[in-house]
Amino acid sequence: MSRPKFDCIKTIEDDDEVEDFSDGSDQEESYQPTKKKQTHNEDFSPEFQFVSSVQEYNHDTWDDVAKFIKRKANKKIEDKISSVRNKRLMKEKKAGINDDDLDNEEVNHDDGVNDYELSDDELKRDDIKLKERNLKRSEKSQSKDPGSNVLKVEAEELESEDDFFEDAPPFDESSTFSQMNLSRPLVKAITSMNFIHPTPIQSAAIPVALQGRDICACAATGTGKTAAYMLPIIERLLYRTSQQVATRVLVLVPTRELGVQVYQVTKQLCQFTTIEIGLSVGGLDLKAQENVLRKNPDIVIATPGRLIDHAKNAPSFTLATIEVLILDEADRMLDENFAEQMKEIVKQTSRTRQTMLFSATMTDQVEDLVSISLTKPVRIFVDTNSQVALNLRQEFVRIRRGNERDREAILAALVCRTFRDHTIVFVTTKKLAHRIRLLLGLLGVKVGELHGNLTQPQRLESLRRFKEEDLDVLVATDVAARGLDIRGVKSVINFMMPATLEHYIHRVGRTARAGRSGISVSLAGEYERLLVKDVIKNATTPVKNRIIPPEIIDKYRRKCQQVEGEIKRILQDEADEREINKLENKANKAEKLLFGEKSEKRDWFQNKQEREDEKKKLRLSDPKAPKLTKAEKKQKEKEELKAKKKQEKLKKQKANMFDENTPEGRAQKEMHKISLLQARLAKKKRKPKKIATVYDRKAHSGGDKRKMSSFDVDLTDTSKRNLKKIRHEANSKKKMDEILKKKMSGVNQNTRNKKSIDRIRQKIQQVKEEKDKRNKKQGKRKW
Ligand SMILES: Nc1ncnc2c1ncn2[C@@H]1O[C@H](COP(=O)(O)OP(=O)(O)OP(=O)(O)O)[C@@H](O)[C@H]1O
Repeated sequence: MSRPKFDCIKTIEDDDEVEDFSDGSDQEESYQPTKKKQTHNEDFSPEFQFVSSVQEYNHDTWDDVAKFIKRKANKKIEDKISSVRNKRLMKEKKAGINDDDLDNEEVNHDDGVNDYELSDDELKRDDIKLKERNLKRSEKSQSKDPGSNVLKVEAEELESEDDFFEDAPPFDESSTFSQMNLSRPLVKAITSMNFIHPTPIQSAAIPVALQGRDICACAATGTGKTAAYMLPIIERLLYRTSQQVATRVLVLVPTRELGVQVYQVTKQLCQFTTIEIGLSVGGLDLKAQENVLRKNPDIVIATPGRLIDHAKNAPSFTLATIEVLILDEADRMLDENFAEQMKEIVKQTSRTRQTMLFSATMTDQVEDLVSISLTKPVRIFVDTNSQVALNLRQEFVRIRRGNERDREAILAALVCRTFRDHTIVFVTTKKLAHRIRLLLGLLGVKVGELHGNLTQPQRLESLRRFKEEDLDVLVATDVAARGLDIRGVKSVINFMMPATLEHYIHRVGRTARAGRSGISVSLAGEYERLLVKDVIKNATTPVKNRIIPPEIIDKYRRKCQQVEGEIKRILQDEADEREINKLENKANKAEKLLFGEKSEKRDWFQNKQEREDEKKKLRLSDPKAPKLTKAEKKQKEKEELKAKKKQEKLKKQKANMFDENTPEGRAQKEMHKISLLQARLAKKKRKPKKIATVYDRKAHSGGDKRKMSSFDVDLTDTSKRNLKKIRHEANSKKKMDEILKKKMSGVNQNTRNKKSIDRIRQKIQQVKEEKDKRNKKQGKRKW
C-alpha cells in the first residue's frame, strides 16, 4: 500500500544549519515598483498619546512660526500644472487615445488632483546588485567594521592638538535621562516628545555642556544633536536665573528653514518652562521679529545676516549679554562665506561666554576653529566625519557615457514607479529644481519645490506640506541638505552627485534618522565616479547598484518628451510674469520717489567698499599679495574690470555651449557647474588660512574694548562736545532733507520721473499684449 506523501515539518536540532530567510528580502521588496502607493496602515500609532488639555490639543508648532510670516505663499504654479495636465488628459480622452504610453489609469480625487496608477509593464523589477569594494590591501586593513560605529570618543591625531583640545571625560553609554539630574519641566518635556533613552551624542555632550565647558562635537546625521546642546542650555537657564531681562543664549544656523526647525524644537523642549524664545532669520517679517527681540527673549535662534541687521537697527536688542553661543552645522558656519559676519557677531558677545560647535561633518583643524575663540574645548567625536547613518541603504544608478540624456527619464522612472512618496530629490541648481518639479508634476506626482528662488513663505509652505504628507515628493537644492528633520522621509534621490563627500553625507542624512531605516539612490555618471568610490570606501554596510530595465527607461523617455512642450510654455509664461512684476516694481518705486516717499534705510556693519572687498576675497584672490599704492590700485581695478568683462563673455559663451533644449545639454551644464564648485572648494582648501585676521584679539584681550553702537555713545556721552556734534549733525541733516525735497518737487525732475513711469507702463502693456498673443496662438490657454 502506497502511503500518502506529506511534507512533514521536522524538528530543528541544535546543530542543524538553518537557511536564513530573513535576509532583508522584505525590505528589498519595498524598494521595487508597486501599483499602490505605500500608506501607513497601522491601526494604532505607537507614538499616539492622550493630551491633557484643549490648549495642548490645539497647539501646533507651525502656529508659533505663523506670526513671522507676513504674506501667504501663492499657489499659482500648482494650479498651472494641474490645469495643463487636466486639459491634456481630457483631450486624450476625447480623442480616445489608447496608446500604450498613455494607458495609466488616472485616479481622480475629490480635490481635482489627478493621481496616477502604474500599468503592468511598468512593474518590471529593477535589477539590484551588490557594489563590490575595490580596496587596496592597505585600505582594507584600515576599513572600519560596522561595530566600530558604536560610540567612541576619538583619540587619534590628538597629539598635535593637545594644547587646543581636551579629552572628553569617560561616560556611560547606557546612561539615562534621569541620571543627568535634569529639572522636572525638562523631564516632562522629554517624556512628551517620546525620548526614552539619550542618544550617544546626548550621553556624551550633556554632562560636559552642563559644566559650562566649550565643546566641539561631531555625530552622524539624525542622532539628536539639537537636543544634545539645547537640553543643557535650558537646564542652565532654569538653574541660573538672571535678574535682568536679557538674551543669554544665541544659536546660529546656516539656513532659514533650519532656524525655524530649531525654534520649533526649542519651543517643545521649553513648553513647561517660562523661557522665552526668539527667531531672527532672513526672509520672515522684520517688524514681527523686532517686536519679539525688543523683549530680549532668553534664547535667540538666528541666521547671521538677519541677526546683524537687528543688532544694528533694533535699539534695545544687544548681543553683549550672550553667555552661550552655539553654532549648529558648525563647519558651514565657520566657512569663508560666513567669516565676516561671524567675526562681527563673536566680537559683540560676552568674552566669558560658553561656545559649543555641533555638526555631522565637523572640522577639527585648529586653524579652522580659532576664529570662534574656544577656551580649551572638549572634543566629542561620536562618529567620524565621513560616516552616514548605520541604517541607511545606499544605492547608485550608473549613467553610462553617452546616456546623460536619460537622467530625467531615470529619475521619473524611480519616482513614479518605486519611490512614490516621502521622497526628497536633490538637484544642484534652483533653475533645475523648478524644472524637475514641473516635469514630475505634469507626470502626475504630487510634488513641491524648495530652493532660494522662492519667497520665504513659499519655502516654508512647501516644507510644511511635505511634512504633513500633502506632498509626496520634494525637489530641493542643498538649502534643504543640512539639518532638516522631516519625520518619515523614506528615500533621498540625488539627481546628480553633489560636489563633495560632506555634501553627500548631509543630503542622504535626511532619511534614516533617529534609528529609522531609509534609502538613498544616487544617479552617477562617468565624471561622478570618484565620489562614488569615496562613498563605497567609507560605507559600513554594503552598497548596491540599481539597474533599471532599458524598456522602462525608453517608456519614461517618451513620457518626458511628451510633456516637454508644456514645461516650456509654463516657463515662458512665468518669465513674462516676472518681467511684468519687475517693471511694475520699478514703476511703483519711481512713483514713490515722485511723491517724495523715502524707503527706510537700514545700517549694516560693512560699508559698500568693505562689502565689495569681502566679495573679492571670496573670489579666492591671493592673500599674500603685496600692498599697492593708490595709482597701482586704480590700474589694478581697471584691469580687473576688463578681466571681469572678458570672463562674463566667456561665461556666456560657455553657457551657450550647452544646448539647454536637450536633456543631454542640461545635464552637461549642471555637471559643468558642479565641476566649477569642486574646483573652487579645492582651491579654498589649498589656500593658507589667515588666522590672525580672523581671530578678533582686541575684543578678547584685557579690558572690554568691544565697540559700542553709536546709539549707545550718543545716549551715554553727555559731554558738551558730543552734544554740539549731535546738534550739528541734526541741523545739517535737516538742511539736506530740505534741499532734497526742493529738488524732488522741481518741475524738471517731475516731468522726467513721469516720463520714465509712462515708459515703464507702456512696456508693461507691451509685455502683456505679447503674452496674450502667444497664448491665443497656442490655443487660448488660460491658467
Ligand atoms: N533621545 C532621543 N530619543 C528619541 N528620539 C530622539 C532623541 N533625541 C532626538 N530624537 C529625534 O531624532 C531626530 C533627529 O534629531 P536632530 O534633528 O537633532 O538630529 P541631528 O543630529 O541634529 O541631525 P543633522 O545632523 O541632520 O542636523 C528628531 O526627530 C528628534 O526628535
